[in-house]
Amino acid sequence: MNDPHQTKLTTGCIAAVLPAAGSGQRFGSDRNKLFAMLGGKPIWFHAASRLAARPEVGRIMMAISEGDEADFRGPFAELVNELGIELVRGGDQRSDSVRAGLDAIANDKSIEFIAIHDAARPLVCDADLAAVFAKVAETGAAILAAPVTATLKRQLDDGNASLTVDRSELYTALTPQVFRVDVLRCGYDRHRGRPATDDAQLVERTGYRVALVHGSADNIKITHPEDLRIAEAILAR
Ligand SMILES: Nc1ccn([C@@H]2O[C@H](COP(=O)(O)OP(=O)(O)OP(=O)(O)O)[C@@H](O)[C@H]2O)c(=O)n1
Ligand SMILES: C[C@](O)(CO)[C@H](O)COP(=O)(O)O
Repeated sequence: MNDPHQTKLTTGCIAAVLPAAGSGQRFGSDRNKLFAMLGGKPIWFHAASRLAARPEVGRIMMAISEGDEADFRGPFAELVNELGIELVRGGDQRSDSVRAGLDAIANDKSIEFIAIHDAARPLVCDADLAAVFAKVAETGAAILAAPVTATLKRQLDDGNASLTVDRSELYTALTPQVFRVDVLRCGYDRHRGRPATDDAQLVERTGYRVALVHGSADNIKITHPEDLRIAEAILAR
């Protein structure tokens, strides 16, 4: 059961955790895709600066890999400091990276909520941040999600047959995914390494209800090289 009472969001009550410790294999670059430039700034900087602009966000933790530490503490140090980003060591799985951010705020009583946002999603808009923050204050768990627009097929008989799937209740999960600290912690305490592709799944497994907030489909994740060209076009619009 979810907590029915509404919490008022105070200035600085949200810690943003940005997982940035991935390998970017699908992007195919020889270094972390998050260092690729978009509108003259690295991808990760766009993602972090959009969260930093919200008054509810009091701390920003970015989980980075050991191999990228020299870049974040060297050439990018000025940008990291400009946003007051705290760097933590990420892990092999995305969930390990998020957990590192969660552990870093463990003793901070001023933080009531955690907003997890892929450093690879540079285009989240302020209206969507406001909407998902307002919802989590009501429910304790809320994520941005975009309605599926494609016609979906389920493959049967090794592709020799198929069925159309009703898309009317289907959404693509986006980030930020925002949770009351105790709600997310419970999800992570029960995680025990079972595969999960987002944080909401860990919370769903505890029985807590995760609300979906309609977000803009422009909030793409830079996954493949062509995504960067699409992001450039969206940014220029
Ligand atoms: N062990 C990991 C894996 C991913 N991430 C981060 O989680 C976000 C979403 O991950 P995604 O981009 O899908 O993963 P990558 O590992 O970067 O890419 P790929 O799966 O193509 O290797 C990214 O900001 C990525 O840096 C992370 O912090 N730690
Ligand atoms: C967390 C996420 O961004 C939600 O859409 C996504 O699941 C991350 O990685 P994926 O490997 O592209 O699913």
